[in-house]
Amino acid sequence: MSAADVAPVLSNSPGSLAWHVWHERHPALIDQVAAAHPYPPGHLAALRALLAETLTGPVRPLPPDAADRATWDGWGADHFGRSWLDVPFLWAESYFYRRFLDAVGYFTPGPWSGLDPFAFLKAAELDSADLGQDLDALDGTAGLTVEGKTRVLLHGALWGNQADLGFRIGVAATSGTVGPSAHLVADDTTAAVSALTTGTGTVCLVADNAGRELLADLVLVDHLLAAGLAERVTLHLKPHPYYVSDATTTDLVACLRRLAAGPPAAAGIAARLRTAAADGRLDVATHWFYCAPYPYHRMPDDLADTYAAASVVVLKGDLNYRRLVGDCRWPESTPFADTVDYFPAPVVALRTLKSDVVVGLDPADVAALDGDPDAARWRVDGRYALIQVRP
Ligand SMILES: O=P(O)(O)OC[C@@]1(O)O[C@H](CO)[C@@H](O)[C@@H]1O
Repeated sequence: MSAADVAPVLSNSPGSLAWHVWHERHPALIDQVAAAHPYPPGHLAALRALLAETLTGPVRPLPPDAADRATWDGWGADHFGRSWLDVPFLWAESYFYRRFLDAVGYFTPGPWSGLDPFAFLKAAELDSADLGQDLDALDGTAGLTVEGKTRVLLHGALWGNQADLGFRIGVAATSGTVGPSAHLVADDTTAAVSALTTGTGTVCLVADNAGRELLADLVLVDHLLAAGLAERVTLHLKPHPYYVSDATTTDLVACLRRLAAGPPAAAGIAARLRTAAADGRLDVATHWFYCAPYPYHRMPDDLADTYAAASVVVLKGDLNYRRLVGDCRWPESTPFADTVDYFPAPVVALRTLKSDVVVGLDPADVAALDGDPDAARWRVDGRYALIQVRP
């Protein structure tokens, strides 16, 4: 069975995560972004119109003067004119963020050009008071073996994915918090550590969120380079703001500044990463496909070639997972390897569970989770996570 044989996730089922995203998360997001910027009436009206369109109107194309209008006309040919809730969730949410940037003039020459509408949320996270304590904990990894430290930092990068800002928007306080009780529903840690410690070639890390998650990713990247576990690391970032907190190059710079501000162990990481960037061992990359509305099955040849040249590709986060296995209604017991047989390199998926798509689980574990009243929202509340590897 391939992803094409399985029904895609749509947004038209009340009570589903996708329904919640359109009816709770996006309205709250638009309120927050509007309140945080001195936008002119046109921007505010465009944001409100976008929200109304997503809830009650048909999907409309980009404005005629958008530079990527022709591209999206092709990508949206099957979806324009239909309800946003009836087209594949993966496509619709990706297009929503493209339209969001259009509404706030991100791509329009003028005073708002290039201003990340989500920057204030990302900055608040990097400024949060308890971040210093998290960075202090880096001292505790100093005495570990290389393999032990790889495990700890791999798990740090995994749980860093809880920090997704979009995920927190529109979630009622009663829905439970993300906490240390979280655990792994699939745990290929040993295979992941083995894949990451070959000592040869390029590790390709496809980042997800800025802020805490990217900090944790950078700590892992530094370890791989400093311990000689990878010759080179390529950090893949989004070409422009996306899904609220997805990391761009601007966010990388902010994270390196935060690390450099200390404590000393963090500052040392920032210094080593700058050196690694300067001598070419740490490379930063991006690709238009990272903001395209498709699963990795449709990745272009040049991106596939980039992955194929890597010793391993680490894909971070929930959205990358949906794109990797296909955003469709897989039976949970579908073998992970079957869903990624097309992927051109060894792949490690690190993801906290924030959407309904999941594969590679033992049916007995699924039944236990489904029957556990404390785990009522295990598929979507970010308290559970997985590490899955296809060597
Ligand atoms: O990829 P990330 O940052 O881990 O999560 C992205 C996310 O917050 O957005 C989607 C719904 O809006 C879900 O896939 C997931 O909950």
